[in-house]
Amino acid sequence: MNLEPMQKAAVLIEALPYIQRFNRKIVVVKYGGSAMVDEELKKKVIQDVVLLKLVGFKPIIVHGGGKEISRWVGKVGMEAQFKNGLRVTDEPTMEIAEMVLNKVNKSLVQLVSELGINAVGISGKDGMMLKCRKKYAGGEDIGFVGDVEEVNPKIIYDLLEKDFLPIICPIGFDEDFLSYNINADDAACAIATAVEAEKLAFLTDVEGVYKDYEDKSSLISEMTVEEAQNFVDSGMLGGGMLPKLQNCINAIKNGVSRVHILDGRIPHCLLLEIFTDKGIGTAIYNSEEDERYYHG
Ligand SMILES: NC(=[NH2+])NCCC[C@H](N)C(=O)O
Repeated sequence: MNLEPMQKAAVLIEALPYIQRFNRKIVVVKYGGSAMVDEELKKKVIQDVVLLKLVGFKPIIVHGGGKEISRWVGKVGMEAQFKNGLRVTDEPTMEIAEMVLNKVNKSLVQLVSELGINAVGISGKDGMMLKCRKKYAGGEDIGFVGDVEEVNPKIIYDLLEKDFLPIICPIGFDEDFLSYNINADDAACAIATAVEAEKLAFLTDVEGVYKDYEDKSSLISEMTVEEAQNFVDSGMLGGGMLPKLQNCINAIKNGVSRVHILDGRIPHCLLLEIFTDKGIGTAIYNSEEDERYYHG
């Protein structure tokens, strides 16, 4: 870093109000995409989360593992199948998904532990956290894919209270205690809502939300939840962003103060978003809450 000493001090001072404001607050980080595949990026994400913890936030990681699941499905000679963008999860696929997600989960626990922080890796079956019901894709049965029906946040609160960093993989259970694979974005939103998180940050493979999907210079830095809803309703939003943005809106309507859509391919995107005034991705916020927090 070729900064002058005063510039280095300025960077830290810019972070000060955020460190103050988010002290003891819960920040849910949805970790997925490229940032999970690239080992260097992975280390940086973990460093960021550990830093958040050490300055007094209460971070929670919710992670996916779609690419790893597909890889292992291939390894055992099965073929990954998708319907309407959702993985068809028959019994053997679910068995692999559960093994792989738990493996990914423990590898993240290890990385956090290596930085001296006590992490505990759990799935939504632990502490009966994520109760779900079967999801149908356009009326079609796609197997053991679930929608979150209810979150029991007790185990998360217990871990946070004992100063552990919870790392959660999105597997839930139904009324017969069968395992279900849950979309990690959905799980992160449901969890953030249940624990009344201050922030929910999504690490994605795009810079954020673009005004014009085709124009990469039209990144929207900030928008209110009302603006975001209008944007969704306008039908102008490009492909994969639609469910994500709707998820963000729901999280805010249900009490999360700010949701951040970040480019996980940018090293240290979490720090750059949370500890600077301008951030680097798209921040969506509840205007009333923001008045109180940021300008109050
Ligand atoms: N994309 C943006 N405009 N981000 C602004 C971030 C502001 C502040 N650091 C926060 O975490 O809330």
